Amino acid sequence: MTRSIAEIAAQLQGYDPQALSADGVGDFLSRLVAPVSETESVGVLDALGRVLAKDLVSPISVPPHDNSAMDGYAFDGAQLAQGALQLEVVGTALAGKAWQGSVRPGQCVKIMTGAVMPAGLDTVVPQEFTKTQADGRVEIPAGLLQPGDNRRCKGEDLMEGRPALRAGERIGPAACGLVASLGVPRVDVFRRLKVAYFSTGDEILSFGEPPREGAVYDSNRYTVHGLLTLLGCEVIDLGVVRDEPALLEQAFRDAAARADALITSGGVSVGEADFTKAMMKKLGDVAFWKIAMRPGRPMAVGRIGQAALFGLPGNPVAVMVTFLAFVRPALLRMMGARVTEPVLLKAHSAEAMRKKPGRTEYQRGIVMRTQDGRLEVRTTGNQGSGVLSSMVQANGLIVLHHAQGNVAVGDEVDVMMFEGVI
Ligand SMILES: Nc1nc2c(c(=O)[nH]1)N[C@H]1C(S)=C(S)[C@@H](COP(=O)(O)OP(=O)(O)OC[C@H]3O[C@@H](n4cnc5c(N)ncnc54)[C@H](O)[C@@H]3O)O[C@H]1N2
Ligand code: MOO
Repeated sequence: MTRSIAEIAAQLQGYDPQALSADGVGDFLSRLVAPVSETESVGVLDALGRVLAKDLVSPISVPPHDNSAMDGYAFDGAQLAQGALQLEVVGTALAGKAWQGSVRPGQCVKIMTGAVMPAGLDTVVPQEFTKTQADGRVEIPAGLLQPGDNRRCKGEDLMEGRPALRAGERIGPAACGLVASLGVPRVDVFRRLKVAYFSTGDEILSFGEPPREGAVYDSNRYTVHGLLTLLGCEVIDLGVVRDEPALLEQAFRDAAARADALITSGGVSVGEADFTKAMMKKLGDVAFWKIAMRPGRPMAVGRIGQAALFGLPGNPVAVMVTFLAFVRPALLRMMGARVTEPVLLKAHSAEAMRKKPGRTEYQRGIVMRTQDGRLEVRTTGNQGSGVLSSMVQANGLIVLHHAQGNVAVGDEVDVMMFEGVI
């Protein structure tokens, strides 16, 4: 179900597009966008980075039998109450070749890691804990083991008939292995999200155009392309669109027809020679926000046709920050993912930071471990919202929350690490 901007605004308490808190943006966007419904079946190798569309119910138990975790001797652990044991070896159990005979008290079976536990035996003594006597019997010292030690139980990883993975799981390498461990070659995932992007502005140069006064080369197209690619989206790259109504209209219509979401950069502030906002208003249902945050104050959000629209501010760092703070969680929701918010890490600030309560600030930071083992974060130079070099030096964004005030040296601050989100 799609809701209009007005309907969503009516659901939110204290919604003010001219002074929206960063938290309010998340609430708004979670109502604006919904998961795609179409799914497809893919092989396990192609499932990496995709989002599982249905619970995956385990067709088997893993491991399928009780088995040994060590190379050693399997025996009935009830005998440990007697103290040290001397056991006769009556056979060998190999991984893939079980021991079928019966074992009486006073006896044991030589067993290899992964071999099925012989019937009635529940404990394994690792080989290096034992001594072999002249008559071939194995001596197990007292006090080393508890009954059940070194046995892996049937189904301790996955139990037949239970969900092994839940719908909404973003499939990582461990989940790929887990699916394969069930003998399942294919899984149902949500289809890939199609996201269109274009840069706006007459001062934006593309490769091959000579530098000219007042003009800059397009960097946003490349940062957004990278962010979308790592998120697993299909990117529809519409390049740079000149600030002319006919060209903008064509680009917006083209993107809305082909994509689930459209991201633009530039033209959302109060600048004069700007048709971008006017075209968004004409073609879509769009809100223009001033967010209480830095960087990334102006932003346009809504829908053009069926496509979600994220009109990001033009400044290169503002683009990345608004993408990570708002667009990424919204796209993950559209992709069907259950977890959409990044985990924040706590680190001690190596420097004092001035911060006014009443807005959220994102500072580019580098987290390092000090010699005494603490995590420490310091800012990476010029924090201007057009300065990408300090973004490159950073390994995360320090998040100074809405209500937070000044930070003193040594205070703990939240950091959104790039590893895992970028
Ligand atoms: N009077 C006000 N002026 C501004 C406000 C405001 O609230 N009142 N907000 C400021 C903030 S914050 C930002 S951010 C910018 C956003 O403005 P726009 O979204 O309209 O962006 P532009 O003016 O088109 O560009 C801003 C800046 O970024 C450069 N840029 C744009 N696109 C690219 C690109 N693809 N690659 C590299 N660099 C790009 C552009 O050249 C400008 O320097 O408005 C402030 N002003
Ligand atoms: O969104 Mo702007 O980049 O904060 O300066």
